[in-house]
Amino acid sequence: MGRGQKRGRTQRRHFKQNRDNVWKHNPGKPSAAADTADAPTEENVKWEPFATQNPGFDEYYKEQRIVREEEWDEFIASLRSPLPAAFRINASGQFSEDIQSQLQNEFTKFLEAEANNENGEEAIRPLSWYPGNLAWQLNFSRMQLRKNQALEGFHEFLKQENEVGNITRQEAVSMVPPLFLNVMPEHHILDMCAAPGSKTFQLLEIIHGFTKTGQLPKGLVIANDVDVQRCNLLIHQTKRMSTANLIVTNHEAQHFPSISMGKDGQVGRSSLLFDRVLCDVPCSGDGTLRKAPDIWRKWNAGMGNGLHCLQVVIAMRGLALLKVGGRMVYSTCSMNPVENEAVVAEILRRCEGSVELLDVSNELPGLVRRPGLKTWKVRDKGSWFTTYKDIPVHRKNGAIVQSMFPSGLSWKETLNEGATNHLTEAPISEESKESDASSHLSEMEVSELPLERCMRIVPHDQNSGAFFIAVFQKISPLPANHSTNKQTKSKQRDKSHMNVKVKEGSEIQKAEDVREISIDSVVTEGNTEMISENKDLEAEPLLDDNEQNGVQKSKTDNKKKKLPMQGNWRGVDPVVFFTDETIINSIISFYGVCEGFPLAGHLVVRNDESTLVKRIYYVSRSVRDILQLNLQVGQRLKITSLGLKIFERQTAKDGSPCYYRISSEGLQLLLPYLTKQIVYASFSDFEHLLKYRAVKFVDFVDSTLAEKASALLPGCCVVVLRQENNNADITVDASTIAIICWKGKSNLSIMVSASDAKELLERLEIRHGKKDITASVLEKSLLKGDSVAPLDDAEAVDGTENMEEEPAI
Ligand SMILES: C[S@@+](CC[C@H](N)C(=O)[O-])C[C@H]1O[C@@H](n2cnc3c(N)ncnc32)[C@H](O)[C@@H]1O
Repeated sequence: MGRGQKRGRTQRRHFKQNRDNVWKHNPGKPSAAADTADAPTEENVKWEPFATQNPGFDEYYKEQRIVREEEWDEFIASLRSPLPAAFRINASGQFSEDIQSQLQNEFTKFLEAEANNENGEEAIRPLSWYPGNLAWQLNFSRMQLRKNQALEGFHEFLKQENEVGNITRQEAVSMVPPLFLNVMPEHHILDMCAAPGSKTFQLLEIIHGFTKTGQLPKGLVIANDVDVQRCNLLIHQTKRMSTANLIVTNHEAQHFPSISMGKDGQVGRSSLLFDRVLCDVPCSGDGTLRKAPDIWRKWNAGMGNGLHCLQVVIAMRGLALLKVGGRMVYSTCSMNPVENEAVVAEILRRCEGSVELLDVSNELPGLVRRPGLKTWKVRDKGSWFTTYKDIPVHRKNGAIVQSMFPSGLSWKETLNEGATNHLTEAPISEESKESDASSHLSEMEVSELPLERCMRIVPHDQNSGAFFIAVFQKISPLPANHSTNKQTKSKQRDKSHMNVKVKEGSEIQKAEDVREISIDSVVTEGNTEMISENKDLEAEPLLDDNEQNGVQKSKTDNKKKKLPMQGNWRGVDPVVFFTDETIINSIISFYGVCEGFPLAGHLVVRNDESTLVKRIYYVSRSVRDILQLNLQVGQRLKITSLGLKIFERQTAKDGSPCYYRISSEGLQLLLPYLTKQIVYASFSDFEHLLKYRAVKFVDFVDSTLAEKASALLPGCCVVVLRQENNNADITVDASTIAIICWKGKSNLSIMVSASDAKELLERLEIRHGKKDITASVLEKSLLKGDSVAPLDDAEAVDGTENMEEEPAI
């Protein structure tokens, strides 16, 4: 077994693959020395950047008329240029205003000066369409940030702030889908394909953004992903948010279970439905070419075809789980109409008027987007098809399906149903007609559905990546047979209509019929076979661990490899409520937790044997209700993680009457309700604690602090920073700064990680005018470290070596 293979093997794989994004191995012409070598050596291996071109790609998108002919050069040039880096400030973070003002004032000047942009382009600017100036885009790529010495300090700043959760590094267009959900703090949100979690984090920011410290939003996010390892990545990333309102689950989204939820713990009255669903499906990912140039090499038209059916069934499941009146956003980072408009059209057909494709052209006015296409073609095995009837019989075995075409109907059905107007001449521009004189223009199908309401973001409109977004509103319950469209009826003669086989009586077909499926209809692991029966894909979809195209299955690995959840689920301890009254009461009495903060019923653990409990997690009321229900129905939800770590077992030789210390993540929530084991420090004493990590009582500048600290019970305590000129104890609010410490015999020592202490110290010094922000950035250049986990996509892997500090609950 290789070095360190046990731990973090996946993370390393992610890491490696993402480095592969930029450089490819090219053995090139072997040198004379290499001729004799058995294996490649450093000397005979050549590394060169990926070629950013692919004739198949050009042909495909020219034919699909993804942009006007005269725009093509600009479009393709933009796709070949590196993607500008972007990030978002976490509005619910304690230092969001400080960061905002630093960006607007000092950083902008610093970057302009350092970057010395000759074209007069801004070095950094807020994204005009993102509310509250929270999202920023740089005029540098991630690579430039890494390589350019002048920018190194700023890069370190970004990494550090990302690590502590003050900002999130995320591609600009990837921030768009959650915004169209119109999230409110009381919403129950399902993020169906959530890993690595950049959008989950954004959703949490939004629901927390409305609430004060010490209070929790009424809503929650359930973040689901089929891949266990990617779930772990998500858990690690969302830990930065310190939230009690998140549940991470591990299901195939298309089989996400239905469970019944009644009032007062009664099971069976109504189903667990969501106010908002984010359906950011696995896709071919060609919208991420600017940051993942290896896709140029891998791309082919079969990738989109191979994903279409999975995308449809995931989206249909999302709509089944959506409340009437609720919104669902369907999104991909692909430009391909087969993965986008064709999926949206099929959803509308199956829903038979029970969902509406919303016109959101008035929302986010600053965002440049293009209407969805009404007509497109399908490419299979090197040929173009404008209609399903032309598909060779042997390709109708599930590889190519009717719903990939604009009409969604076979030629025969179209004629039978008199829907001849689906097969009209496409109302496309004159120049397009000219350029396509040779194709089957008379047979171009044009969708009659309002697909222009979809949005396609293309790279050259606002110097971004590409994305596709469609917003649905559910108007009424889905039809009983919603998972099977008209085509399916004819599937008796054409059995392999879909590459996702839907079993008779399966949840997909009856997802909304809660009475029928309720608790008994368990999604068995055996159902996982349903994913793909695609017998003969032109090419495999990308099995890429990049954020944007986490495709789970291909025809080959479907057969050979078990799904991650199948292999790993069985050994995981269930999440259970922590009910040991002796321990709970000892915590309440040691810290003087007020009644206003209910502990009982909100504490959960992975293992209910009290003596072994190392970590205790806090869950919001909304999460508690779902957990209760899940336990009642036999744990149908496979919960990978939930809640906020609030207490950790800590024993010390000095001895403490309480075996549990408060964890840093839980402090902010608990702080307003603590009446004991809490002291207040002046800035200088607080600064000393952060700097030296342990300070003797006699060395505190403030004698009152020395006195009060020595009077604390041994063990965990909280030190709150008192504001300048305020000698009285303060009322705790959102701006309160506090740290966890340990009261020993003669000193206080901090229980804060070195990086958090450094970050906090620096923030406070800047706030108190003891440090200049530019100096701090320059200093970072000199002290360059590499410990940070950026959240988005490829970069999300950088920090994962740190992630196994502790298992997820
Ligand atoms: C485009 S990525 C999601 C990116 C994520 N929404 C974000 O913003 O960070 C697609 C994800 O879908 C997951 N996935 C693939 N097939 C799935 C399935 N059948 N059910 C649930 N998740 C799936 C992949 O593991 C991958 O993490």
